[in-house]
Amino acid sequence: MSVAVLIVAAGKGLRAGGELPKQYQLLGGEPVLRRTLRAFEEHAEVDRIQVVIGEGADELYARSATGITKALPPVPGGAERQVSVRLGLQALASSEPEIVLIHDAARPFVSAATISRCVAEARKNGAALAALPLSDTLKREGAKGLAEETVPRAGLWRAQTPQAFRFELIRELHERFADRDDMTDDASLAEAAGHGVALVEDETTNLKITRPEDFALAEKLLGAPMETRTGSGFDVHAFEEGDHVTLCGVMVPHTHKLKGHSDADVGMHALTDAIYGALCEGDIGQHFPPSDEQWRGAPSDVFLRHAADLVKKRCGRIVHCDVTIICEAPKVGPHRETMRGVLAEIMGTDLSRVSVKATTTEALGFTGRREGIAAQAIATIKLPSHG
Ligand SMILES: Nc1ccn([C@@H]2O[C@H](COP(=O)(O)OP(=O)(O)OP(=O)(O)O)[C@@H](O)[C@H]2O)c(=O)n1
Ligand SMILES: C[C@](O)(CO)[C@H](O)COP(=O)(O)O
Repeated sequence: MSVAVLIVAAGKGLRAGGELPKQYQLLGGEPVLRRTLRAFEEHAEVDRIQVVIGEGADELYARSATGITKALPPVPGGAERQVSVRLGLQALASSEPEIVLIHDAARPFVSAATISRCVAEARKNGAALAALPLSDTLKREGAKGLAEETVPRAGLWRAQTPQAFRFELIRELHERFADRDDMTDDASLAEAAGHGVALVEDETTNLKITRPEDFALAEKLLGAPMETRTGSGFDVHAFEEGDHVTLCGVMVPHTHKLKGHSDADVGMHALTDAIYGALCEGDIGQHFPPSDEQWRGAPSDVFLRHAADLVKKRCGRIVHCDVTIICEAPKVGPHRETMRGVLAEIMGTDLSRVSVKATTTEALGFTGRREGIAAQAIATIKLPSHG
């Protein structure tokens, strides 16, 4: 299930000014492109990176790509972004990736969470884009440069990158629409072909360096102090008659099921509460009251996704989490890796940051008497520090 990244870096960066195209200018002492490349180099799901570069930029590129092991030899781009994307896709075609993420070199702050969520949505839906819902009131400029109309903003999003697609889909679309010059992003091609594109809510920090002032903003973001927060969660559910339990999103056959208002996924509940704890945002019961009928039998990924989204909305990230499931049976070991994968996907976090463990209580206490299952979790997050 290979995932390739196509980074378009063949623009001239005219609006940004400077002696070099913006992707080669320094940001925090490093070329912008190097930071962008590193975001994908460090992402476990990405296995190769194709960069499209401008004429005469080989040396600048080589300096930016030193030590980037996933990078394929760069290929030349075209006069428009769309042409550069098409040429990059042609270069990737022989290696037949399943999914391709198309990303602007000028967006160095793309997060691992956004990358993971775009890949997951593209696998499900064929096409996905990182985007932000509008938060400002929109005005249409009329004659004499005066605001003349307020445009309703409901349902409007700002498109960002990465934009992720099943490779064959986007490759065919870029060939089909090669003579169109009105497409400013790749999702537009899918839309024009009648293929809906999943919206993946992105972070405001994933800005595109476009104008000179964006460099100052980007430098500020780099210097923004982050603080580390830790939260803990604990949950217990009793057994009742049944034939399976749901633990960390995985259905595990068992002699009983767990009793609860939702699907009683004790591991996922503990983890959700750990994240709420790190955010000082209460607990599951506060966000999803058991008295509310709409959560009866609800799959617990709804809760975990909500907690992870709160981290993202505050421009934070989940650094690490560790869930311990406490029971005599069923055995967790055979399902541990699947559980890690499920949790990582829901949180939009790299697999290497998610741990699931299990223990017994040596036949002591209520778990020892096989009356139910307990789980505890710790989550560590980074949040921008507001002093
Ligand atoms: N012919 C082009 C034009 C753009 N891009 C890339 O597309 C991304 C988004 O484009 P934009 O921000 O508009 O970059 P530039 O075209 O370089 O900027 P400008 O329009 O100010 O010259 C950038 O990473 C840019 O390098 C590209 O690969 N090929
Ligand atoms: C692809 C893009 O970054 C999505 O916002 C954007 O459309 C690029 O636009 P530009 O005109 O090439 O800056």
